[in-house]
Amino acid sequence: MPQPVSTFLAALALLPVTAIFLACISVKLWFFTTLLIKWKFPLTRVPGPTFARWSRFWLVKALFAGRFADELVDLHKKYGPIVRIGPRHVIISDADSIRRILAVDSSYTRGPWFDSLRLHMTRANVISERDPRRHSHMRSILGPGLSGHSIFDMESTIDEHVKGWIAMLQGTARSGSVDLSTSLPLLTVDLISHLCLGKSFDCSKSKTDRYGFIRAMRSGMIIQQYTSLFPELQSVLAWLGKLRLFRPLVYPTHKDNFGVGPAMQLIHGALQKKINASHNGDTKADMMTSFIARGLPTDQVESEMIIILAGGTDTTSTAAQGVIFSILSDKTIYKRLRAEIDDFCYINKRSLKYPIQDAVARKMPYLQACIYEGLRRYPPLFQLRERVVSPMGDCIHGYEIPPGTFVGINGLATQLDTIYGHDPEVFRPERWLTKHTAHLKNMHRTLELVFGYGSSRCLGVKMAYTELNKIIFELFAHFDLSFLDPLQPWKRSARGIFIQSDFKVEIKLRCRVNRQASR
Ligand code: HEM
Repeated sequence: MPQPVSTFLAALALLPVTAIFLACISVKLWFFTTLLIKWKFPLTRVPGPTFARWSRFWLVKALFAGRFADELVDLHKKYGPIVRIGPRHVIISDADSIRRILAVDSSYTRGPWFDSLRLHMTRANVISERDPRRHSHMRSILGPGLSGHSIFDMESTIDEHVKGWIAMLQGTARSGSVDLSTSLPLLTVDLISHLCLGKSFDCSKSKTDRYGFIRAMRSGMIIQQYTSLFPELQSVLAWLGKLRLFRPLVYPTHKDNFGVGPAMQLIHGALQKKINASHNGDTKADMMTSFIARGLPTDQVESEMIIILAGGTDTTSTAAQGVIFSILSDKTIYKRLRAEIDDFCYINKRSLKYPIQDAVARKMPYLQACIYEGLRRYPPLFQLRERVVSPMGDCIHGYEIPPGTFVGINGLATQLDTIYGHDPEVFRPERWLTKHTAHLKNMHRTLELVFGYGSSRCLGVKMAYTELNKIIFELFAHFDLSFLDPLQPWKRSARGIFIQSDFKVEIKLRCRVNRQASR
């Protein structure tokens, strides 16, 4: 049987040739398919975790573990300034691209991410409005009130509450310690409610979250984090909201006795009074009055007020805690700030008002440096705030970004950029004392992104800085402070906004500088 043997041997000889032939075909196929995919789906070129090409579910794990913010920062360390985080989603961290995307004349618009901040079935509020024209109109209604231009003296209202807070701490100082993670949010909610409604929630006096507002907002933020990632969930919620049974859970109203309902009842009551008072010619201008006078429909007042109360409470108290925590962590910084405050009090003892005035505090270089650095190291917000690429498409860092892509903003990673120097992870207020004007300007331009930019820049920036100046100055002028537990000074959880807990400090009244004597 010589024939089959020779055929077998011939086939054997051909095997390597066939293998080489098949390998060449596979390589070509792979090459052209990859090219085709990259041409047809340009986002595949953007670096990022493999799972991100197919779904965003991999992010749920990080959300669940409370590691979402850290995960986003790590992604940029690993992949660079632009990272693919979902089938149609990228995230960016560099200041120039963020400014371009958020600019007033940008072609980008707000994406479905913002629907997760809706509080009403049919109407959006200033933070959730996606239509650029309507959003800009809302800003023109709210802006003058929030910046303090069209209301009664914003600063004296803030003063009243800071004084009350310091007096409360003076009482506490005798017993030795205070939990700033509970005391500061009560101060900021009192303050913002007073400015909004003309009457404070008075939580500081009772030392409790009287209307459950802070608790309700924080629980809401947990849900909002998930719904913002998955617009499909928002559609389910919107559908549930149409059913009578579930409506109160999805879209709160003043008729509810849970969640933000009790706070909405106060707002509703204040609104009714305002409507009657305006008939009587009483035009005392708190924010609500200012908004109504500028054309805010009365049926929209409640949800707008809740958004502003939420926007002005945990953001500022978290920022203040970040600054205080950082100062207490470094004895040299603590002493330097204290020395500046003491010298300032001594030199200006005749003219200094109590509490310190915002414009005066802004003249203290080291105090300002500590506040800037605290905001930079601990930006309160880390939400994605995704914008949508216009039908023209875009190019970011050399990558083609097709129309309809969702571009998220990584505000945390931006503040860890090396434009701040070789040590961006370190809290070092001295970096803000540089004489290098161009460098300083660049740092300030990057820091301001903590408050957003352009068409949606935070409307409460002035208020936030005024509060921070007074809180930090007066706290360190009045008291000696140290961590109660230096091994675990605080706990932080990430819920869209960072929330601290168990931030207990030892507090002692100072005898050398008596601030109230210099009133
Ligand atoms: C340190 C404190 C604060 C920080 C870090 C902060 C941060 C931000 C950021 C990043 C945005 C932009 C959101 C976006 O991209 O769409 C924003 C918007 C806003 N903030 Fe603040 N905020 C602070 C304090 C306040 C305060 C005290 C108020 C008012 C009481 C306030 C009211 C608002 C409002 C109304 C908007 C919406 C602006 C718009 O959509 O056009 N914020 N804030």
